[in-house]
Amino acid sequence: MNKTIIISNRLPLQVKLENDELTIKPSVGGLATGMRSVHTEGNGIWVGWSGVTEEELTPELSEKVQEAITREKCVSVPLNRQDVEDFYFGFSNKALWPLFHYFLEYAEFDKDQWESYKEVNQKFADVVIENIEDGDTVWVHDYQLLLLPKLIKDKKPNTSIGFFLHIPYPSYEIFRVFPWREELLHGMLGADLLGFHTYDYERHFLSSVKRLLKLEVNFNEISYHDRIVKVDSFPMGIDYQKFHNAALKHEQRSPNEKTEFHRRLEDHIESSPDAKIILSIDRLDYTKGIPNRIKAFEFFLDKYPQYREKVRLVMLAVPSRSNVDTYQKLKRETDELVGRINGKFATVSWTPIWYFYRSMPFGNLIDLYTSADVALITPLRDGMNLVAKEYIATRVNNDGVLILSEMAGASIEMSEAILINPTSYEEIADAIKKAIEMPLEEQKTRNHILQKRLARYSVEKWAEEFFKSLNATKTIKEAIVAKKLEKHLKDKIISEYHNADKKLLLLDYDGTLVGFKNNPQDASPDDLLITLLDNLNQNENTDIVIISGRDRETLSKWLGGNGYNLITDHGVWLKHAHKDWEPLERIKKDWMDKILPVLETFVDRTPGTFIEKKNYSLAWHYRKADPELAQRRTVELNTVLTHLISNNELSVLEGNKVVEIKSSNVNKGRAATRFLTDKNYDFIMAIGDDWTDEYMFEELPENAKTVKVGFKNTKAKYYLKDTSEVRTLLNQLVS
Ligand SMILES: O=P(O)(O)OC[C@H]1O[C@H](O[C@H]2O[C@H](CO)[C@@H](O)[C@H](O)[C@H]2O)[C@H](O)[C@@H](O)[C@@H]1O
Ligand SMILES: O=c1ccn([C@@H]2O[C@H](COP(=O)(O)OP(=O)(O)O)[C@@H](O)[C@H]2O)c(=O)[nH]1
Repeated sequence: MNKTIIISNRLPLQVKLENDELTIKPSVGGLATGMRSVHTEGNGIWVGWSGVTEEELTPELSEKVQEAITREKCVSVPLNRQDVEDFYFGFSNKALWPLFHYFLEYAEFDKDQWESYKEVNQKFADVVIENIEDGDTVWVHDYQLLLLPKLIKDKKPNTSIGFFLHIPYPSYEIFRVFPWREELLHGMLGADLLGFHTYDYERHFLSSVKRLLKLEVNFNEISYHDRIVKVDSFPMGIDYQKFHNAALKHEQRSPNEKTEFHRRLEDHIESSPDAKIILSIDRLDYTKGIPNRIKAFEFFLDKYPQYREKVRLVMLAVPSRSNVDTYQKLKRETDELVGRINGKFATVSWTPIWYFYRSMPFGNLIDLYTSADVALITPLRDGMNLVAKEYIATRVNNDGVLILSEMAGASIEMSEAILINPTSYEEIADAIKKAIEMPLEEQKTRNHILQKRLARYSVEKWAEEFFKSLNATKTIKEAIVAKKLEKHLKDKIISEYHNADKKLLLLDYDGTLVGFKNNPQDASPDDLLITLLDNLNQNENTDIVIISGRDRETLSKWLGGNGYNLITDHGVWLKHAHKDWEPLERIKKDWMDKILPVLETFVDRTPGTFIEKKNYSLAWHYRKADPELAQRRTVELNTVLTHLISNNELSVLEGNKVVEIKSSNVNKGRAATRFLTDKNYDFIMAIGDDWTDEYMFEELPENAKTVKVGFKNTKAKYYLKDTSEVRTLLNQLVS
């Protein structure tokens, strides 16, 4: 049976060794808690690091760890102390984590740690490859493993690979700072589907891909070598029923079923029974905005003194990455702040901040969630933030107020919460007041909507949607594979060609016979191409037609003396071999005076673009421009042109990084069909790469072999990857 392999840095269970004692606990953090439910329900294995280094494990301990891991359907990737130091505490948490969370000032880019990051990604790849069987699906998680999709794809090209990023993907302006940025993007593009929590992260990623790798992106699909990589947003949910049911049980339990922690919590509450509880829970991480939150709470108590002794901030900070100095500093800062503020405001019967620095088992988390009147969640940046969702899920009576930072991915789906900017003490203080004073009816209305959404889009649903989308990429892949000119299809075409009596080869020029250059005039034919076309032209009963959007002058200069047939200007001019040019169409050019000034304003406003004036058309090229600006300008230009062109005389063609305006009655399909009438061809092959060639593919007779260069949507019957594959095929036709 096919299985799913989940891969993340951490396994859902964390092994710790303290004083030679082995403890095995569930891992903390959104990724592990969220994916745990997906893993237990499904059929498959989870590959990750156990939490202990190779050096720590004696053979005896190793056996115990192995047992526990296997019981949980997990496979561990052995990491040594140096790996953990350089790959995990080092590169992952000192370079990628701060950079992706916009903390540029904390990001350190150390070459040795980068090397370790690559090596450890390879170690993960080795374990995964050992465990993969044909038909398995792989789901890679998070920033620690950005290179892994490519490492797996290179070895197992037929495996379906999904990747999900749990943290924000930063804006291009931040990402471009990263020294090994291209390598990282290529690593991710090994996946067939890339998932992000929000649309913003998705569009930031696409922006990096377009600008740094100059790849073609069509909505959310990236053309990458011979594959299409799909990108989409999937906001991660929680195991709603688990939290909701636990809270219900919590309500119904008898006093002697209460946990020790809950009894202490109740004692505390009783010490000032009217005080509202404001709760915050997070890993102690600088992205979570903990000092800001404490200072904003101080600001609140100063601004609204009537609430002193009427509120209490219960703050759970879970130890995290404590080997990293920024985290150690944060710990000191938090301790000091809590101490100072408690010192400033505390009375005999009231301590404003009740602070825990530890992790809590599930039952105690439920105690906290259900006791809190308000949840105050104020990260400066957060991929999603599951705590916000868990708090709402536990509100079984629909009361309680969530105050949530707009910098958390969760805020996109939780607009019924009170959303705040976490850097504004004023906003946070006012939000606390609003929350405390919010009428019960309003609390219920807001929570009801939130709960309905969370219950529907649970973590199971999230995983299901992701897999559905990953499976759909198989269909795209299969469509490409079916049309790819593999050897057996090629051999068939070659043999049909040799057996035919009258053969016609219609060959587009740019992007088909030669690659693109920034300046179109630099794309002249090289000697190898001329030799190839000359040899082909000597084949008996073969007519070669170079059919191009290029103007007559350029193609005359480059190929005019070589005895091939030429069709230029998308079909305005025809030159039969060794004969003079003849017009295929009679067309007007007076429209150009009206359109040219418009295009010039687009050139002025879009750096890197220019106009190519052809005899019968005007082309606006944007190959060198910022791809996103160019995309926007293209839409704008199309709108402007639609208003200017009042009848059907002109058409606007979008080619490869070019918009071309030309007479409507001219296109390569019409020109090719005209050429066909010369002889009774029994073998026709047309090869082209862009949109303008689609006319040709569409209008040629059914038995024509139509070939698209590049794996884009097409009417053609076959695909070739690039110009070099085109040349190889043509070489094989030479007798
Ligand atoms: O493994 P650690 O270094 O101890 O860190 C814990 C996890 O923190 C991060 O969680 C993220 O995933 C959550 C779920 O998608 C999301 O809600 C949160 O905003 C993220 O920060 C990290 O991404 C994981 O890899 C860590 O395991
Ligand atoms: O003592 C604790 C505190 C928190 N959590 C869990 O840790 C996760 C935190 O995820 P979140 O997305 O809020 O942030 P992350 O830590 O992943 O950045 C939530 O599922 C919490 O229930 C936990 O298991 N034990």
